[in-house]
Amino acid sequence: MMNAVITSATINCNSLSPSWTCGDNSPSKLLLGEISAALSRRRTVKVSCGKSSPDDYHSTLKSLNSRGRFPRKSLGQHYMLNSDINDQLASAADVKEGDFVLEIGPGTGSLTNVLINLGATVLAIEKDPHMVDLVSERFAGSDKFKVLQEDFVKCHIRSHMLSILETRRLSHPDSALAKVVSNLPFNISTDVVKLLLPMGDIFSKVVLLLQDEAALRLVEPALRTSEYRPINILINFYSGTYLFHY
Ligand SMILES: C[S@@+](CC[C@H](N)C(=O)[O-])C[C@H]1O[C@@H](n2cnc3c(N)ncnc32)[C@H](O)[C@@H]1O
Repeated sequence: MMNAVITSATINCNSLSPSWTCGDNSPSKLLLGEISAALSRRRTVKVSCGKSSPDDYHSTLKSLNSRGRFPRKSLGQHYMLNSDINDQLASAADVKEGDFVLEIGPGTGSLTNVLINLGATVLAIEKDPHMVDLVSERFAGSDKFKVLQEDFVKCHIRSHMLSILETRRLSHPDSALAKVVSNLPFNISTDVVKLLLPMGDIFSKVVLLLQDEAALRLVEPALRTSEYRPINILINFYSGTYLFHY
């Protein structure tokens, strides 16, 4: 069974433009609710969530401003400026040295940076060619990073991943399955979840940051209520799902 972690964010932002997601005003607590596959029992744990790291905040702003780039709503470009949240996403996926991680929508690479620093090799899929250039430059010196300019929903990720894992197995015979860690573009979040859920033969862990309402719609509805939709059946069937709510 795949281990899926769906994290949700209530965005509260003192931003440069309305479509920025930022960390400076982030809530001071992170609520973490574990929902078992059967959704039968819930455990709630509080984890403190510190202030954003100035380094990440400033490097993100600087790299975007230097190119005169403004976030595009149509591409769900809400950038994570709170590196503590990136750390929490990586930790939820237990990312460690030697892991192979797929990241959907690296943007400026703030989460990518955390993943690479933990020793993972990252394959990123980014639709916006400007962000592809930016993130390619940022990690030009790293042999642990590759970015493909593609629309994730259309890019045949199963065949990409199967050929990568096959090649990796030649050099790393004991290598485990891959993982997914992503701060998702919100407009494709349901499509991404549908695509990834049946890929338990490729991914051992999937950690996704979603909008609050989107995450709740995926994990909360009870059987035989009007909110219970086909996506909920898929989630219950395929995954042990954990909801982190902050
Ligand atoms: C929510 S932002 C996250 C950026 C970065 N990971 C972060 O945490 O700051 C989503 C990113 O996904 C990219 N994106 C949007 N639609 C996409 C798609 N269909 N396929 C791949 N990337 C996409 C956007 O250009 C943007 O860089």
